[in-house]
Amino acid sequence: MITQIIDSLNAAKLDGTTEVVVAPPALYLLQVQSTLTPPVEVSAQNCFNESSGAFTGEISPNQLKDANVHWVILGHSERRALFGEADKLVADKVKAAIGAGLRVIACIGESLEEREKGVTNEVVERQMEAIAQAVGPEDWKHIVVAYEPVWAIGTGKVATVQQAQEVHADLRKWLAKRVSSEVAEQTRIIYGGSVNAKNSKELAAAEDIDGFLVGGASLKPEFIDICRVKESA
Ligand SMILES: O=C(CO)COP(=O)(O)O
Repeated sequence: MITQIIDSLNAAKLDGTTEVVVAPPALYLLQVQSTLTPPVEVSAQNCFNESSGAFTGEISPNQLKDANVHWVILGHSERRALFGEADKLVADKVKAAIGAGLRVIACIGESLEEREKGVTNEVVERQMEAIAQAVGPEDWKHIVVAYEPVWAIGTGKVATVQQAQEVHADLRKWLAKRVSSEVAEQTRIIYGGSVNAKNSKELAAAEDIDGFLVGGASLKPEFIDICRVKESA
């Protein structure tokens, strides 16, 4: 499976400006990443918030860096819901990862219950505020924000373009007010949750959607179309 993905990424001849971050199901990708053109950057799906110490079983951001991993996904809803990661812990992890020289995909998003209660913006702003308290304004250049409504992850139920664009626009406004207009303009805000080749075309056309965090569809040939969608948007 991984070999097929790598072959299709190579066959697609993505140009050097197209960034593809792959969260590997196996460390195998680490061994082959240098053979890809352009090189694919590998991302871990979690790390710890301390760089050293007795924390048996945890992976420090420095260990990821040593293993030639470039990115780390933090605050994924499964980490928050199943492993009890609170906003503060996620924010501390973001800080530690950046300190180790990693770039971070920071996930935020509301549950179905929260959306139905009409508190979506409140929830994502609270999650962002924790990160803003942990990092300095200059750190945001190492952060990509991934808006992932929990109800859309792996469910086949994608947010409408309007629902996603509304939250992305709110996040950009929030960044302008809380951090700076420069950070608001430069921070990439990507969408995740049941993205596929078809819906990615519509979502990519929205002003504030800068890319995607892809789960299920990244294991299918259509992943290449999603990688290229911004080129034609
Ligand atoms: O966040 C995601 C994977 O962890 C998104 O997954 P899906 O694209 O399968 O919904």
